[in-house]
Amino acid sequence: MSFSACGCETAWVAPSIGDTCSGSEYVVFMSLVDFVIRYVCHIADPCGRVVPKLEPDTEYDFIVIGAGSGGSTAAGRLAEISGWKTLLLEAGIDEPPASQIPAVPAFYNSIIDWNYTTTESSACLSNDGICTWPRGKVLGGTSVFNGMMYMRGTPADYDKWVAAGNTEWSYDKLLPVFKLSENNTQIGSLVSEEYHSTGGPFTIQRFNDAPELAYDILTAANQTGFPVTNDLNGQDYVGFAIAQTNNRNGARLSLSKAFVRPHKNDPNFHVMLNSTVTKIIIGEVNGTKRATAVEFVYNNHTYTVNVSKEVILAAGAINTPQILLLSGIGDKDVLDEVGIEQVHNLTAVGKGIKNHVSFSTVVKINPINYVDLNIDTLNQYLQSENGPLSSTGMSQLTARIASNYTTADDPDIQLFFSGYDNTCAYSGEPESPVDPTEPNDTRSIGVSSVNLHPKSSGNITLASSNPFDKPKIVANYFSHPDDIKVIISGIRYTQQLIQAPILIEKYNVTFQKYSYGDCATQYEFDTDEFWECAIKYDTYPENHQAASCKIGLESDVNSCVNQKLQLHGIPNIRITDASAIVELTSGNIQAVIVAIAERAVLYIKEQYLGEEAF
Ligand SMILES: Cc1cc2nc3c(=O)[nH]c(=O)nc-3n(C[C@H](O)[C@H](O)[C@H](O)COP(=O)(O)OP(=O)(O)OC[C@H]3O[C@@H](n4cnc5c(N)ncnc54)[C@H](O)[C@@H]3O)c2cc1C
Repeated sequence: MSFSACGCETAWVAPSIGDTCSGSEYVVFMSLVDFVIRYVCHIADPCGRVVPKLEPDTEYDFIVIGAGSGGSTAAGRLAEISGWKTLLLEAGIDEPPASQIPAVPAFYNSIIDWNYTTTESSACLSNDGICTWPRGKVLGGTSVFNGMMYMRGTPADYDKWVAAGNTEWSYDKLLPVFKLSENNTQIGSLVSEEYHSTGGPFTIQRFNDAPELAYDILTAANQTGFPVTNDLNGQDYVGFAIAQTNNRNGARLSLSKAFVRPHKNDPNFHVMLNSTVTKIIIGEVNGTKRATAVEFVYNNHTYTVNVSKEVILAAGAINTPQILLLSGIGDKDVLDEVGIEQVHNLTAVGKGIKNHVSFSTVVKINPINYVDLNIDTLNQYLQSENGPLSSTGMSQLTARIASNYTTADDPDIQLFFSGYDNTCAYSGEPESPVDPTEPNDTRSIGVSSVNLHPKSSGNITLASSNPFDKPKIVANYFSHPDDIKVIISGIRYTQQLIQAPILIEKYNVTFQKYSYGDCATQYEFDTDEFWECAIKYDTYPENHQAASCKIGLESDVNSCVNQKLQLHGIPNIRITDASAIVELTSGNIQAVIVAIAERAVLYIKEQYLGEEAF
């Protein structure tokens, strides 16, 4: 079969869903899903994809390291200036076609995941203290398998950034930057133009489908005294909501699809895949340190490519500090431990990394637990971009609320829901139970309580000087005692929510009791002590790792980059990923990363073209 119906003849190399659904499940039905979706032009987009270069040129104006959420955004914006020659380097391969279907099981633990884990800790005890941190190793980065929820944070979040000295990063100054990327299709119906805009590359809207239960939980929230809102990024940013997400034509809209693919034919924009950056080379020009070249490995060959203007470092909150340390930029003690000579002293590199952490309680509801991915829903999706495959099920529902430990305008809890999301289907038959050995099992819905403002922080260092060794990740979860209290408040809110008449009468909802290792033998069920034990046992790290090389004043030893995102002391390296986040915002963070990358390129245009950055 060729792709001529889509307007091109060439296919591309991208992993199949066999990398995530293994064994008999893949062979029987999921292979059909994977095969079919490869030839659906507007979903798999075979002809719109970039054709990677196989050999770099000797010099570029800009080299962007990492094609994830932040890197793709920055690279796409730089490519808009046709006089600039830009190289985008990505360690992974192209996006799998099947990951375009919002409901398809994520590609964690596959060849497009860096598969990071933390060092042993006093959290994640059900897994011997080791927490799992999935990170995308693919064109599009983590945006290729994330939940797509579009959340910007609250004004109070950015007040904290300003309080740390970053006066350019107030909510008011960021709002136009958020709007710059956006193409919101629901202005006037669900959201207002005061907060949203059209015309940007990043399509934001609700999914085409949501389970009835999601709407019933909004009613339940109302019945139990919680606010409900249409727009968590608008005036009423506290409450329960069906979130807007980055999706287009019923398919995932990764950041590479949004920002990089439109430039696939630009002669001055080069993309190289399977290209792992090992080092940034630093020189000195007129007494100022400068990045002069980038070293990377492609196809077992080491390339050193010169850069005349800037290196944009966007390898994510873990790999960005890793690359800086490999380049000799960091704390001398940290570098000495692995025998790397210090080139530039910047003690904050890798220090202070934060992540949202949650704990999931489970409720049972009465409908049977069928696999939603089947031949009927596949047909529905292919014909109308609708139905259960066009969304993430209950995961598109969320709540942002305040515990008693904060003020009403600075909410510190997010609730996430799971259920009606898809597992790998073993047969494709409609009404196949998820577990064939338990055909009458009913549905479980997870409700995760997230502490949005963790006080604990960890660090990233090197395990060795070998760039292909995984960095050492210390998460330090719950090292501050306040962090668990907020999660327990979220559990109490969940218990309040499920008292709603609609959930009892329509779904016969019941709260599930588990023992969580030996917590049930040590503590009385449902006491705060019990939950503290359970949270440490079944810790769920969210995937919002950030602040490992953050924005701050040059005088702030805990910061790496200035307000224009330039590395302290080496201004032609800018960071445009989650590392630069000053303090975790209240919600998922991808929208914030996109705004950081947009902002970096505005500053670049200001510096080199004299355009005013707003
Ligand atoms: C399961 C999951 C669900 C999530 N859900 C949501 C959600 O619903 N909403 C939301 O807002 N956020 C969500 N997130 C978080 C969000 O996806 C991430 O915060 C965001 O994508 C990180 O962007 P980044 O640019 O910092 O890094 P990444 O997107 O991870 O990009 C880094 C890129 O750099 C590349 N790279 C790394 N090292 C090198 C090297 N040495 N050489 C070359 N390339 C390299 C990587 O391969 C990767 O492509 C989720 C994350 C996960 C894992």
